[in-house]
Amino acid sequence: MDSASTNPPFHKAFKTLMEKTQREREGFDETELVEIEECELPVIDLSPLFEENDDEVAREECKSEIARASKEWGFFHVVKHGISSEVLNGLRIEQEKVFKLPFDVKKNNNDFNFFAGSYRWGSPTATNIKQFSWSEAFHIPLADIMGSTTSTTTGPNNTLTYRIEQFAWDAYNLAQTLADILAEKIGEQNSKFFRENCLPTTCYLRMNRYPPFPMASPSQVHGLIPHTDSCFLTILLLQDQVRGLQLVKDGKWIAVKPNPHALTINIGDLFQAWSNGVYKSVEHRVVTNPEFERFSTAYFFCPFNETVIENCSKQPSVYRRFSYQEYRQQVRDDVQKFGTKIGLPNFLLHNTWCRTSG
Ligand SMILES: C=C1C[C@]23C[C@@]1(O)CC[C@H]2[C@@]12CC[C@H](O)[C@@](C)(C(=O)O1)[C@H]2[C@@H]3C(=O)O
Ligand SMILES: O=C(O)CCC(=O)C(=O)O
Ligand SMILES: [Fe+2]
Repeated sequence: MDSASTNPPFHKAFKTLMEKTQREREGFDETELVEIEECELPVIDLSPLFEENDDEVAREECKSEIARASKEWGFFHVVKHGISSEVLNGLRIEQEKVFKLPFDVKKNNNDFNFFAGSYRWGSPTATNIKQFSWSEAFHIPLADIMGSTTSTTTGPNNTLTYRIEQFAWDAYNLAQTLADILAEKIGEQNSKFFRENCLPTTCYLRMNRYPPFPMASPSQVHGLIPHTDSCFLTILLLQDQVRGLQLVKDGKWIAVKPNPHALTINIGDLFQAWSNGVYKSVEHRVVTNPEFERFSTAYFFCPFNETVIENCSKQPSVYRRFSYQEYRQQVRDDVQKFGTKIGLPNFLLHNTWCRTSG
């Protein structure tokens, strides 16, 4: 049984979907039982970017490593990234506290006005077990909180809003730095695109909690179903060492080895489109753990809804131009219709992609 107060009614939803899945003979795919290899992501030390010295060689090497990892992996770890452990731990503590609130409070969230409508759990649109996520999340538009707490000297600094805002300023600066480097490395020198289109208020923060999955075959049940992120890039904060994140590399799922000193960076759909496919928005997922609860925080670096995303290179375009608003609407429509996101393949100019699963 779910502990009535905190956990959403996962078991009930899971049982209903399992029954439906079995009826439709779309159950677990036996081929998914293969052992998944664990790998270390490329680790990039960002200190040359922030140090006030003339080591131009180290700075250029660091920038090249960022671009290389974004092309070859779409994912990498960064260390010496400039975000203090006080900021990271402060957020973690407050995040845990809010997830411990009773389910009804989280669901109705009348107590926190910036939370209104941001709470999700499971997958309301799932039609089979493969589309079900054994997790809960707050998906928060930062427009609702940036400037609301840290700019005032009054009020306690141990609130979740304060901690989110503090982290979000630092994450924003890091994301801008990385985006400018990635732009420069594909020939967009001194591009103002990201400064003009992505503001601290256009970004989103998602706090995830994955309760243990206390049944057989946890690896076949997703904590978060396979997806790519609908943003330019994501900064992932994985503070506990509970494994679970997996990504596709060279056509195979691999498990990411946790790195306690690192932030995880991944390229999102918008960067893949803007770079005309040079930087890779890679499919990733979270698998459940039978014993341990897991938390993560994702900072999504996003533009205005009106921002138009188009190929910045001189090469023939792979995707048609689209506004961010249009992209988000398409994701919402697809989730509604198919129970899962399709994403960039919908925007291919020469549509050779076809739906094989769902
Ligand atoms: C059911 C879903 C919601 C989601 C798209 C998905 O098919 C699977 C993952 C979800 C996710 C996670 C990252 C981002 O928060 C998000 C916007 C995305 O692109 O994939 C969300 C989607 C969502 O909440 O609409
Ligand atoms: O929890 C994780 O490791 C990944 C979370 C994630 O992919 C997301 O929130 O988009
Ligand atoms: Fe993600």
